[in-house]
Amino acid sequence: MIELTLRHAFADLDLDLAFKSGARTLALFGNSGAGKTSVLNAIAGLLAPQSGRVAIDGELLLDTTRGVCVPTAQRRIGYVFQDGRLFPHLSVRHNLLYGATVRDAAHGVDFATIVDLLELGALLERRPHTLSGGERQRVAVGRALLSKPRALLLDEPLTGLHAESRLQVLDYLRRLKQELRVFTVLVTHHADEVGALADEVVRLSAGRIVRQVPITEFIARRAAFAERAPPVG
Ligand SMILES: Nc1ncnc2c1ncn2[C@@H]1O[C@H](COP(=O)(O)OP(=O)(O)OP(=O)(O)O)[C@@H](O)[C@H]1O
Repeated sequence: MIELTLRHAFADLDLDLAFKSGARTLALFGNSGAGKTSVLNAIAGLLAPQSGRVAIDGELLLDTTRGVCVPTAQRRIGYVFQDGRLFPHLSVRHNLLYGATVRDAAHGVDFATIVDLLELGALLERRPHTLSGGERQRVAVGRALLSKPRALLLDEPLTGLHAESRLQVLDYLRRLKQELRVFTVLVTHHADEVGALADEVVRLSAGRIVRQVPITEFIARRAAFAERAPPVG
């Protein structure tokens, strides 16, 4: 369960939103500039909002009214960026182990499981620059999961991949969702990714929430939801 309230005025955008969700995979969906990445950043502790509250499974990560702001490194958040951001000087194995060594191994998945689920075995000794975009994203997802995160944040994880890799990585993400049950927030502006992965959808527009619906409603009314959702209120 995530509970999030966020107010922050950027020069060009006022973020003002609140949602609660018990979904296992929650999609933040909306046009460019809607504020999706800023929400992820607030969850991860990379944005210190002017006011806000973030709690995941009852654990308070941020509460500006009570002066609570858990440091990023202690939030147990796995963040996968659009461009992967692997360590270029480390092999795939050591990129993955970097995630694993940050946390103890008392809970969550182990190295072998992740290598197996993401089919990384043949890539372990390679350096990131020798991998395809899709392979790099698989490693980035694996590294994030090995940090035993309380939440996995995926920011446009498939953008920039060519069509075939995109479908392949989408399949891996689907498999991980079934096997690992990690709470995930997916940011995308692609409705097909939402349909394939999410259980619930929050649609953002210009820093506000315009809809929050279960995935069944999103799929049934996808065109209207995506293109003509009027602002609430
Ligand atoms: N660090 C920042 N400094 C100033 N303004 C910012 C900053 N981060 C975000 N913004 C403002 O917030 C807006 C939304 O940014 P954000 O990255 O959250 O949107 P997004 O929905 O993820 O967009 P995209 O899909 O293009 O990644 C930006 O267009 C900008 O106006």
